[in-house]
Amino acid sequence: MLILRDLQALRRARAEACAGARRLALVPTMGALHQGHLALVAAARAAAETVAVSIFVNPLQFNPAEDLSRYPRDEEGDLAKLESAGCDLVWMPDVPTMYPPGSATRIEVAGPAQGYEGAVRPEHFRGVATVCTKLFSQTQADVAVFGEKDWQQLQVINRVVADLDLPVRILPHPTVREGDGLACSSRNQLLGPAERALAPLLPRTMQVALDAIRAGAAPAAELARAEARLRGAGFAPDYLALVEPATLTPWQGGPGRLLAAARLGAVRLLDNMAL
Ligand SMILES: Nc1ncnc2c1ncn2[C@@H]1O[C@H](COP(=O)(O)OP(=O)(O)OP(=O)(O)O)[C@@H](O)[C@H]1O
Ligand SMILES: CC(C)(CO)[C@@H](O)C(=O)[O-]
Ligand code: BAL
Repeated sequence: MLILRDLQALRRARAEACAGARRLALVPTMGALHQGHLALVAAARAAAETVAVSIFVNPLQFNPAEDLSRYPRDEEGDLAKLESAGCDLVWMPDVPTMYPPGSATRIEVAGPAQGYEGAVRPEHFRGVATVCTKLFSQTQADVAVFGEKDWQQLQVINRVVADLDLPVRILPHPTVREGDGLACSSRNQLLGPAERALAPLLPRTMQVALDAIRAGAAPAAELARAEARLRGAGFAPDYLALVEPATLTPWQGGPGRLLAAARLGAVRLLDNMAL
């Protein structure tokens, strides 16, 4: 497994690893890897001959007041996990390599970037879209694997790739969950024991709401009930919304996506499920 920190070395390694018609699948991450990330790596393995994983905690997608300094980091553990997962290339640029002095170009996305995470974290998707576009360009990835856990992010990336005619295929991967239903997330390790025990109430409550809506209950009333239940248990919900899966506009009937974000102590939990 090659560990690459500068762009020239990455370009050389990419050219060698992908000589002939060998394709490269990229898994973009911010590190602190867990089972969810490793499932994405396995999907990348199945999709292409060469697997690259990027680890970059992108300052551009954190707002000033956010948890950039608290973001979990575990370089040694990450590299060991990637080695056993059969990763070929690890791309780990530092901040000046990604954004050299004078860097002034940003990708601005409207449409699915508006509302929800885009409202709670202004500038977040500008940072995500900019870094992902750069990662696609740096690695010349043929395929890039993204988790459905960050549903809005996935729709934003689909939009960017379509709008900028980027030659990369986006491969979504279903959300990987702990045994008790909580979506795996790097931020889960910041939960205290009591919060960790409470956290699966979020997916359980979402499931109850979806079952009721499928059985004919009015979505607005069901979502209000779900939000009240979470609040009563100690969560501070940011939103609970039923939307069109690709555009994130209000649900019109047919396939939908239930999006949820709720704070539990100092941690924001994110989840979503298909209707
Ligand atoms: N439980 C999961 N199931 C499937 N994909 C996941 C899961 N958790 C993260 N991913 C995906 O892994 C990629 C990298 O995500 P990231 O490094 O931000 O991990 P994370 O655990 O989501 O971190 P955070 O706690 O910041 O949300 C993204 O495409 C994300 O959707
Ligand atoms: C896609 C990503 C790696 C871009 O920094 C990040 O938003 C993430 O980890 O989901
Ligand atoms: N998993 C999405 C990256 C972020 O929360 O900033």
